[in-house]
Amino acid sequence: MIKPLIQETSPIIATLDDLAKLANYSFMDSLNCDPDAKVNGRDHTPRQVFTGHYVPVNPTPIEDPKYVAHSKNFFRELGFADSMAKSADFVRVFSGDIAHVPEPMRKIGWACGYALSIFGTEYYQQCPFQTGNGYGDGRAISVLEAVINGQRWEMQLKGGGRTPYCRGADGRAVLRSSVREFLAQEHMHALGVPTSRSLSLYVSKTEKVRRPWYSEGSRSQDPDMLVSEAVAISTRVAPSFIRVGQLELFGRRARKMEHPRAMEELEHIVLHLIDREYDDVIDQKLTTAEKVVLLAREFLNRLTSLVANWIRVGYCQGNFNSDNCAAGGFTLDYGPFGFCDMFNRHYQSWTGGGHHYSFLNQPVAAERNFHMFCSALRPLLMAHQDCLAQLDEIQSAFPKVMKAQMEKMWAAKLGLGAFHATLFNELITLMEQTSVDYTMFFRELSMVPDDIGLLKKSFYKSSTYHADSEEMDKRWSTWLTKWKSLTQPCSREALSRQMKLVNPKYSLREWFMVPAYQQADTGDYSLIQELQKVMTQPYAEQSKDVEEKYYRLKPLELFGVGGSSHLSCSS
Ligand SMILES: Nc1ncnc2c1ncn2[C@@H]1O[C@H](COP(=O)(O)OP(=O)(O)OP(=O)(O)O)[C@@H](O)[C@H]1O
Ligand SMILES: [Mg+2]
Repeated sequence: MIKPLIQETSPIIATLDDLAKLANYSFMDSLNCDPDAKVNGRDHTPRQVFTGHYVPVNPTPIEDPKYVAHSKNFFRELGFADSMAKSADFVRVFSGDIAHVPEPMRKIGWACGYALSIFGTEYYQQCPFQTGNGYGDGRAISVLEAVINGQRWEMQLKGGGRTPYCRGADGRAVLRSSVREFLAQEHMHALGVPTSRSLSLYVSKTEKVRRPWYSEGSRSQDPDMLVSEAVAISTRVAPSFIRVGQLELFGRRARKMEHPRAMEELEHIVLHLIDREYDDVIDQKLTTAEKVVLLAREFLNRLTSLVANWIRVGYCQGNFNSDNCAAGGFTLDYGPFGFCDMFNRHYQSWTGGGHHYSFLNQPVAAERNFHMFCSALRPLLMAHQDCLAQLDEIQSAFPKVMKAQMEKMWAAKLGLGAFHATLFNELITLMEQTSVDYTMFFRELSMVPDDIGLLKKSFYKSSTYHADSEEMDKRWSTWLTKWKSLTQPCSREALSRQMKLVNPKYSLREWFMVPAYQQADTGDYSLIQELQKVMTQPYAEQSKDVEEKYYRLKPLELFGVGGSSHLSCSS
C-alpha cells in the first residue's frame, strides 16, 4: 500500500515560496545523471540515452495557461491553501515554466528512461533506435521533490513538452485526456485503491495540437477524424514514479553487460526504490541481496492486492504494460482505462488493449509484469544462490497469492465470511447472461434485498434474458436465497453497512466524463467540479439529485459509441 496519508492539517503552505522551502531533490542527488545530457536542460529532440537514471530536462510551458482544477482534498492533506492553485507563480510552475522558481527549488526538471514489456515479452520496436535507449518519459517531466510533514512527494508534469524520449511526438497532453486522468486519480484514491494523486490542471488558452478522434456519434472502432484540441498540463504526485519497466531497463543492461556501470546502476535504482516506497518494511541494515528478496515479496503482496482492488471497483487499466506498472504497487497512467458499466469478463475500453488486458484477465497481466520485475532483479543475486532460490519461490507463488487475494475480495463484495466457488460461478454466469451493471448490481445486493426486485434495477436485460425472463428471474431468486443462507451471521443492517464499504455507489463511467471535458473545452468547468465532488465520495449515498444523475444504467444508445464506450487514443 501507499504509505498512509498524513493527518489533515490547517494550511501552512500558502505560497510558492513556502513550498520551495520544502524542496529536497533526492532523485537527482542520489542517482546518476545521463553524462550526455545538455546542461541547459534544452534536451527536446529524440536521442539515445545510454546510461544514467535520469536526464535533466526543462518542461516547455504551455502558452497562456488558465486554471481548470485542483484537488481540494489533496491540497488539504498536504496543508496547501486553496488560493495557491490560482496564484500567478504556482500557475506558472505547474503549467511548465520553472525558469523563475525561488530557491532552493531548481530551474531544471528530469525525465527517465524505461523499457517496455507487453504481457511479459520484451519489446524494442517502440524505440526509434530499436535498442531500447530512446524509450521513456516522452512527455512526463518531474519538477519538484518535497518533504511535506515527513512524507516525501515527487511532483510530475504530464504533457510538459518534449524530452529525449518523445520519439518524435509533441510532448503534449490534450485537455480531454488530462481531465480524465485528473478526475480518475482522485476517484481511485477515494475508492481506497492506491494511486498517484492529482494536484492541479491548467489548460492553454491558445495552444492546440491535433489528435485522431471520433466524430459525433461515431461507432467506428478507430477514430475517423483529426481534431484540434487545447493542450493542458496536469501535475500528478506520488512517492516515486519508478515503473517496473524502469527496473527492466537497468536489469536488461546489467544482464547484457551493456556498459561497465550497468550493474551498479541497477543496484542503485533498486535501493532507491526501496528507500522511496518500501523503507517502512525493509530494514536499511540488510544486505542488498536480502533487501531484494524482501522487495519482491512485498511487491507481490502490493501488486496482487492492487489488482484485486481494481476488480472490486470495476476498474480496467487497459494497457497494463510493464511501463504502466508502478514499482511502488499503485495505479499509474490513466490513459486507456475504463470503469466497467455492463459486466463482461472481457470488458476493455481501449481498442488497442485486446483480451490479454481485459477486466478479469488483469491478474494474469499482473503476473507477467511481476515476472519481468523479478527478472530485472535477478542479476543482483547472481552471487547469492540462496537468495536467488527465494526469489524463484516468490515468483512462482504469484498465482496462489493472487487467487487468495481475489477470493478474499469476492467474499467481501458478497458479504461472505469465505469465498464460495459454486455461488460465485453461478453469479458470474447469471450476470453475463442477464447483462447487469457491475457497480449497481453489487450496490443493490448490499441492500440485502428480500427478493430480486431491487437487483433488477441493475439489469440491462440482454436478449438471452428477454428470451425467457420468467426462467431467468427464477434462477436469480434461487441464487439470492442461496446467497442469503451463506452470508455472515449478523443483522441485515450490519451486513448491509459492511457491504456498502466495499461496493461503491458511484463510479467514474466514461460517459460521465465526456460532457465534462466537452464543456471544459468551452471554458465551463462546472461539470468537472461536480464530478470531483461526487466521485470523491463514492461510497456515500449522496443527495437524490446526485443519485438520479449518477446512479444510472448506461443509456443503451451510448453503447458502441466511440469516446463513450471505447477509445483508441489516450494522449
Ligand atoms: N504526445 C506525446 N509526446 C511524447 N511522448 C508521448 C506522447 N504520448 C505518449 N508518449 C509516450 O509514449 C509512451 C506510451 O504512452 P502511454 O500512453 O503509456 O503513456 P502516457 O499516457 O504518456 O504516460 P504515463 O505512463 O507517464 O502516464 C510513454 O512513454 C509516453 O511518454
Ligand atoms: Mg504510460
